[in-house]
Amino acid sequence: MTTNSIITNEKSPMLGEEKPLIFDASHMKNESNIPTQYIWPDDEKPCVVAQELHVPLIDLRGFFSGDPAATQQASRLVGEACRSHGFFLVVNHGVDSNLISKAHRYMDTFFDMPLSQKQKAQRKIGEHCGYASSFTGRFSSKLPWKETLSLRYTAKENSSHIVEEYFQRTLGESFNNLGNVYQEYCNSMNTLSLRIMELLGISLGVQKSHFKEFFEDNESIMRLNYYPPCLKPELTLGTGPHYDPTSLTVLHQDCVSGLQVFVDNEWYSIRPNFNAFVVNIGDTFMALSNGRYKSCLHRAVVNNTTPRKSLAFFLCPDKDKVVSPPTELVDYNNPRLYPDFTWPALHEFTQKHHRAETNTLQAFSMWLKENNI
Ligand SMILES: C=C1C[C@]23C[C@H]1CC[C@H]2[C@]1(C)CCC[C@@](C)(C(=O)O)[C@H]1[C@@H]3C(=O)O
Ligand SMILES: O=C(O)CCC(=O)C(=O)O
Ligand SMILES: [Fe+2]
Repeated sequence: MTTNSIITNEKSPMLGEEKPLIFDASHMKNESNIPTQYIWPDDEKPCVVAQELHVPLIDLRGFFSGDPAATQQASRLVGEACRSHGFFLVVNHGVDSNLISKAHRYMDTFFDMPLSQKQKAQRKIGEHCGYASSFTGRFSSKLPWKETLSLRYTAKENSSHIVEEYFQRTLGESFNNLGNVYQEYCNSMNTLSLRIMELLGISLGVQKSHFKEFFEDNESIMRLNYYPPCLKPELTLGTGPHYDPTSLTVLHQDCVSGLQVFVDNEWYSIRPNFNAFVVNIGDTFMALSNGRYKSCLHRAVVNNTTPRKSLAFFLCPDKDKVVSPPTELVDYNNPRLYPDFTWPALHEFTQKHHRAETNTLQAFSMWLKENNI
């Protein structure tokens, strides 16, 4: 278990630092002297340019219109991808391209603001949402070269304005337009994720509605990732190697490459495609599929010229839902691989006891056993 670089004492200053480390992108992008906390160990340093991973491009149009042959084809491709590395692309996904463009434009509006203004939405230690510049208060080494704004989303009817309210509450009424766009974007991500859950159900040979119903009242996380340029991109990482602990990630990357996936012992890049979403299986769905579908190690690299943006929607089950595979996926030849758990327990584990680069699901299962949970 990798705990050494997590700052666990909430009041502790940056370890080994005299003055607090601040990641202000407007300065850091011109800095050729990279602070040591951002320099990753040699065996984790990136190859900034990597070979391309050819992931299936799934056209959702036929599935959406109920065409049985197109549905079969889509579910076969999804199944193949999820059994090997868990990454695939979707096109004709039904999300308005103007909405996607606006979501990217408003990221520039937010991240181009002075640090002091972004800090009005500062993510507090122990909280999951808000603005974080490089996690300087959370980790002491291997810091990521990025800023993030994380938002809570829930599909529950009584919280249908949760994102809009967050923007209004933390940044004021002049940010209502951002709130509206990200609320609408999350609603679209929710709809798309639930349709993909149907496809995953079909591809696994369980009832089409099984996973869709499981995630109907999801409590998910929307994350805006902003990676400023770095004059020494070969020394650092935008997002370190990790498995998404969540269930399904629906990611939109702008036209700047950076996403890399670890397959067959090598890092491959996923070429940006503005018309597509990159979808990947997270640890929680790996457990729900009883290990049939893979959650795969991935990371994001940075470059020395162009800022990069990505929008990640992390689908998560409602807090009380027990993560347990459907009976169709468990039998004599396929015994249970992971114990029952709830998403908040796994989430807490990733925040308090574990840094994401090692196999989270295995470490979490062992931790549950060791602690008799
Ligand atoms: C539940 C979450 C925790 C992280 C954001 C979402 C899903 C993925 C997690 C993360 C991206 C994995 C890599 C490390 C991390 C710290 C990051 O770089 O952002 C993770 C997120 C987090 O803990 O905030
Ligand atoms: O920015 C990217 O392309 C990937 C980010 C990511 O993997 C994450 O936020 O979990
Ligand atoms: Fe990720």
